[in-house]
Amino acid sequence: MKHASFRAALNTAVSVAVIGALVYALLPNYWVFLITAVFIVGIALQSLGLVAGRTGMISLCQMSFAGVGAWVTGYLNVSGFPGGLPVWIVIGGLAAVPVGIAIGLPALRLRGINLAIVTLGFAAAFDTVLATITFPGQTTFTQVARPMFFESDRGFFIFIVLVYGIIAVGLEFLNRSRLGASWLAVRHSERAAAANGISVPMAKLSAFAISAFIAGISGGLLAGYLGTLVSENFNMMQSLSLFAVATMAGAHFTLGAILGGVLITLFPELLRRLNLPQDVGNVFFALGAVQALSTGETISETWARLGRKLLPGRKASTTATGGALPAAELHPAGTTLEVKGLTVRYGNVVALNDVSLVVPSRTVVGLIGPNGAGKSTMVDAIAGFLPRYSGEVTLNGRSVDALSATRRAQAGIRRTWQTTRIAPELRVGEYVRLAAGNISDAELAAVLDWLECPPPQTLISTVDAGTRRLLDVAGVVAARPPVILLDEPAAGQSYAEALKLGERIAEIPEKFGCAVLLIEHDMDLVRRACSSITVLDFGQVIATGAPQTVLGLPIVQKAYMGIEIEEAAA
Ligand SMILES: Nc1ncnc2c1ncn2[C@@H]1O[C@H](COP(=O)(O)OP(=O)(O)OP(=O)(O)O)[C@@H](O)[C@H]1O
Repeated sequence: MKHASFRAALNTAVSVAVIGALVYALLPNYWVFLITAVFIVGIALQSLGLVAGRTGMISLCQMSFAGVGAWVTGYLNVSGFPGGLPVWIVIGGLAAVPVGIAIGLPALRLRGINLAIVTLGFAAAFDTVLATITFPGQTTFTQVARPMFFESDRGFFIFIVLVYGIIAVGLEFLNRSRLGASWLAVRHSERAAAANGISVPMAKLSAFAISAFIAGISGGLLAGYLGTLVSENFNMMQSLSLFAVATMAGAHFTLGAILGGVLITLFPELLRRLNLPQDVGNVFFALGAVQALSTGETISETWARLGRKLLPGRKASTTATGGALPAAELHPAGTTLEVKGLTVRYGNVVALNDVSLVVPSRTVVGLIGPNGAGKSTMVDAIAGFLPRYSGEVTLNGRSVDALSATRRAQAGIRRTWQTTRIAPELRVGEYVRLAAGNISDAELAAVLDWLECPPPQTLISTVDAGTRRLLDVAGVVAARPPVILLDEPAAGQSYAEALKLGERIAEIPEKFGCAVLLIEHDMDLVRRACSSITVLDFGQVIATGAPQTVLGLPIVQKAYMGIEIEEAAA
């Protein structure tokens, strides 16, 4: 995985360097000056790409963060702070961080249009503040000094390309880290992210903080580029067009951010030459954003897709090849998971009524029952996804009732979902690492091999639904927690695949040291994997015991199997 990060970072660095060198070598001063702005806007777009493109949060105040960075840079310039522009922009970026976190706090509770309104409100308030306090040096026409050796317009272009490259490479590493994967996971499903032990608030706040830092740097660079600033450079409309362009171009991709910078910087120039009003630009950006949202594909993603078609890469093998699995985890013996007197109500519906269940260590216990019996509700309650229930859930003898879903996952109660919730932008290896924590390359390959999953570099968007269910299982077993709750893992698998999966699930205690609570409708799989089963009907336990005994009980056949028998007879 580290190799992949380095390769991606190197590709990014080379692409930026080549574009910069071509512009520098081939274009006259006027165009070099104009394209300097492309890269500065590109940095602001990269900041927005992180928070909106990767983490899925709407931020309509990105230019306000840039304004904070620019204001601080201007202040440090006027007060003669040592270090020059390279130091000032970093301090400006840091000054924007607390503002970013403050704006990120509402994002912990708000989503979509509500978050858009909050961030737009902040942008409007910031406009008023900036118009009142003015930029340091604005009234005295004090120019922000450019760095030594980079004073000329062409020299400053090199400085900006360097900063752009450093940020793009840094983001490349960050995006491929566990933090970066957690941003994508949160964007795709906050519940699934929490089930993997990810702190959703931390993921959201870190995205806002880093995004504000980068936006603050872009503001400081703009100060060096223009020399003096006015509040209009950072007004609400600028933030809105930035958002529209980021959505259209795909600002979470390095080249997408440059393309966005080209659109924002050069489009007004084109309109001026065509004698068209400048507002046409915003209409065009808005239409582009609508198009990207309705097709679910940004311009960068379209290019990448077409590129893959035109230049197909080497055909990767379809399954991972790994060595032996490491020894199983030694969890405490005895009862791993115990549920006592669990009752869950949804309004007037009693989904679970005084249900008790025991999962001993290193065993696979089945939880079966007809549709609507309460099985998924049981998993939700155990894993901490229900706001309230009565009864008690203990892990290794300790109550987990007061813990959130994230804390329960971190404590060792891990779950999968009935429908897969893996972020499709991740690669197989990135997802398993996200779910399992820091495992070695050898262990990752061994787990994938054991479940016959695709190799780590495979993009999840390219694998079928059945394989994604296997990846769900791979992620939780690789984490080696004390207990795993598998919610219908065989859904989407063929009969033969389901039987094979049953064998694998039966091996989990021995190979990984985990106990398993398995919810399944496939009775052959249940027989193969489980040492005991509990049957639910209308939210109540109607039988518990060895599979052969329980599945033969008339009460169970009537409640559960009887449906199939009657249907078969009809
Ligand atoms: N969010 C909800 N709001 C209201 N009722 C719900 C909610 N979730 C589940 N229920 C009800 O609770 C009962 C148990 O549902 P649950 O999904 O736990 O059953 P299940 O055994 O998992 O079913 P299936 O096998 O179809 O997944 C059902 O009557 C269902 O309609």
